[in-house]
Amino acid sequence: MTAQVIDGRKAAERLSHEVAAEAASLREAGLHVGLATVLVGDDLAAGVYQRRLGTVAGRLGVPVRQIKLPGETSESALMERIRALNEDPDVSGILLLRPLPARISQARAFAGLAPEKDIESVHPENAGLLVLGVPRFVPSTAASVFYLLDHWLEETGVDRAEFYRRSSITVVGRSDNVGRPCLALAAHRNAAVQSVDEWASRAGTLGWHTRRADVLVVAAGRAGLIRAEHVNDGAVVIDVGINPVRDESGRTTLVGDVDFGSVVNRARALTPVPGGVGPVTDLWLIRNTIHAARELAVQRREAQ
Ligand SMILES: NC(=O)C1=CN([C@@H]2O[C@H](COP(=O)(O)OP(=O)(O)OC[C@H]3O[C@@H](n4cnc5c(N)ncnc54)[C@H](OP(=O)(O)O)[C@@H]3O)[C@@H](O)[C@H]2O)C=CC1
Ligand SMILES: Nc1nc(=O)c2c([nH]1)NC[C@@H]1CN(c3ccc(C(=O)N[C@@H](CCC(=O)O)C(=O)O)cc3)C=[N+]21
Repeated sequence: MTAQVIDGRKAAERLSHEVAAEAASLREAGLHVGLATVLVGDDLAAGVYQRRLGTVAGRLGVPVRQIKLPGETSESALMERIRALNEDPDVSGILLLRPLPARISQARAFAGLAPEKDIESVHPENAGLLVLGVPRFVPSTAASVFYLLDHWLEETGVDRAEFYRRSSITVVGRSDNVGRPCLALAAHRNAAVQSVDEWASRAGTLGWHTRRADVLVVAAGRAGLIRAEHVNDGAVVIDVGINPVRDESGRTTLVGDVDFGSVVNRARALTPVPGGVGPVTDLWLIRNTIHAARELAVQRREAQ
């Protein structure tokens, strides 16, 4: 079997028309929409994402503030910046890029975000709402994974609700902003959900788990982790990983967590990197920023 390649750029193009229209209607209504991205240190993948968001937001006419703090920034200095953004009326969405330096508590930093501006739903209140099935914001990466899956099912003519109900979905990786939200969304679709982390790899049981999946979502941040031997015949494989690697000429390129060349001969459908989950993630984050602006305006009106 040669897998169908799920085209994230095409999906992003479709979504961008919707998001651009929403952004325009907000501007006409005179509402403040603005994105602030905060990067602490110099992680390569996070830097790529911060730059991309700048470009995508610019194209959609959404003002963006790209804040770069040195790796040695203290937790209290970061919290001070977050507080200022929480209060800034020109900022409707705040994205705190991961990874944060080990010295800084991610949990405390997330809890310091104003829930109304926490467009990735990492604040405990929003993370709780997500698990309960009533998200304030659907986190952009998980939203992108299921947007691509839902559309692929629709195009293929498969009944979505029934497909999910009888599917086993395995998510490799369970970080707060990627793996865990994917598990929550999979559970909302009534799938049988499995979560795998690095311990499974160490225990040698990774393949045992992943081969049971009808849908395999991979978000580990390990280039080439998943090969054909890890994949069930006819599974749908969604590759979230973004791994900068140097090629022979010394140039940095991005590869996923899935060994595309071997898995393409085993899966039924597969997302590439680049051009899969990434482009949709960008747009979804901007969309959440727009929705936040609308909600903030309602709150301001009610407070008057
Ligand atoms: N395409 C997109 O739109 C996006 C891509 N990304 C990319 O997705 C990847 C994951 O990001 P993120 O969740 O933030 O990363 P984290 O490093 O925060 O989490 C990685 C997770 O994967 C698990 N893991 C690591 N190695 C293995 C292994 N060998 N076998 C099984 N599980 C493993 C870890 O397990 P444990 O818990 O045991 O440590 C952890 O749960 C990165 O490459 C990132 O750049 C992120 C966001 C958006
Ligand atoms: N709080 C937080 N949320 C994140 O979502 C987050 C993060 N921190 N830290 C870093 C990682 C990495 N990440 C990327 C997402 C999309 C592309 C992307 O769009 N890539 C293009 C390729 C770009 C190119 O080729 O230049 C694609 O997949 O097609 C890249 C990187 C989000 N991350």
